[in-house]
Amino acid sequence: MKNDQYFMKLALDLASTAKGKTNPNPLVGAIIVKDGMIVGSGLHRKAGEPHAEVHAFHMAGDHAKGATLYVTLEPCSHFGKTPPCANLVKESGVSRVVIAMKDPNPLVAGRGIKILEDAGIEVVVGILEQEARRLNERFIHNMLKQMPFVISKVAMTLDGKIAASNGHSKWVTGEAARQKVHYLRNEVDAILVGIGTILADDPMLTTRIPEGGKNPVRIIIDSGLRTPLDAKITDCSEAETWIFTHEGVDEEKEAALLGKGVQVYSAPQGEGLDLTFILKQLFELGITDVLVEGGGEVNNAFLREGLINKFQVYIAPKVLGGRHSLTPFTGKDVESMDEAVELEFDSVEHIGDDLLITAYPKQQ
Ligand SMILES: Nc1c(/N=C/[C@H](O)[C@H](O)[C@H](O)COP(=O)(O)O)[nH]c(=O)[nH]c1=O
Ligand SMILES: Nc1c(N[C@@H]2O[C@H](COP(=O)(O)O)[C@@H](O)[C@H]2O)[nH]c(=O)[nH]c1=O
Ligand SMILES: [Zn+2]
Repeated sequence: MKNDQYFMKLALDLASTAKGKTNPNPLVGAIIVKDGMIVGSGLHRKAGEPHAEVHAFHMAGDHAKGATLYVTLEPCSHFGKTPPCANLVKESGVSRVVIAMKDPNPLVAGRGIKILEDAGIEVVVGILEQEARRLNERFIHNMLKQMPFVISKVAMTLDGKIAASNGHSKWVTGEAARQKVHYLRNEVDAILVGIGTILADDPMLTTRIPEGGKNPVRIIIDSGLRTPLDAKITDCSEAETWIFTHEGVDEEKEAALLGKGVQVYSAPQGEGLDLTFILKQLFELGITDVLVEGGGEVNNAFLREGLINKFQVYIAPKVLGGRHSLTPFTGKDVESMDEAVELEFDSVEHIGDDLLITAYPKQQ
């Protein structure tokens, strides 16, 4: 007899196939099981489309009577773009509902479960909860902090260099690792770099994957509005470019960039531009996650303001050396190892010839 974990894992795998496609909504999978047989399944594919439960019940029809529903997120209880799933579950005739995690959306947050329990349905919560929370780490952060989820991606040699002192960096990591970065770009709403990377690499910051992907919004931190008018990222035919700069910059330059379709936003400036202000503004503009791809100054600014929620560090099997080679987190000097930002390693994976280390800030 297959157990609750077996079917919840299936629901999580279903949900994960829509990664990056449901923003700002979470990833949700639903499986309906009757006498050990799957009679309905579904996932949420895109914000505004039906929820996972709707698809599953549509497929199950009358087989839902007396069945068990496995769903990776508490059925919603509010009228958003779609009617509440909790009512649908109540009317479906299922006798048992197994939920991986409660919905952190204040509009739901336990109300869905209450509707089901008040209808006499047996509800079990917390099956594979950690996996479900990891799958929806971006959504949970959005709901709790009203901020975009920030991923810091670094590609460095074994001895921690991202480029030679003259900025030469092509390439640190190999084809497989670089392609995996493009799949990550395909999943996020925005990619962010500092003006240093624009001046050094003149990157396109678009998603190039064989099956064609979604180009994230390109965010440039450029307090002095130094982005060259002929920089590749000023061509907005394939992707949007939003430059964050400081008030009182060169109006002519700004007008020329606006003329090319670039959007220019201003932000308060302390030592550098106020990144918390920028992230809050990005969240208001609908950005739910941001891939920060460097360089060292911008990475360090995010690090020191405690704004990085996830680290993805690619390590190449090479040693560059060089007293002034560039490193992934620079900024002003530190006096002691005690100033290090502590992390927790989550996973190490081989990606082609490179390693990918995923880490999270240590929970205080
Ligand atoms: N130099 C390397 C990287 N370098 C990343 C740079 O910051 C910049 O994003 C790239 O030059 C992007 O260019 P484009 O957007 O593809 O046109 N990133 C990597 O993962 N590996 C490396 O070896
Ligand atoms: N995607 C999803 C849920 N998403 C929940 O509903 C909210 C979005 O509602 P709406 O705007 O109507 O799509 C979202 O913020 C989250 O709280 N709930 C579910 O029961 N099943 C689903 O598949
Ligand atoms: Zn719903």
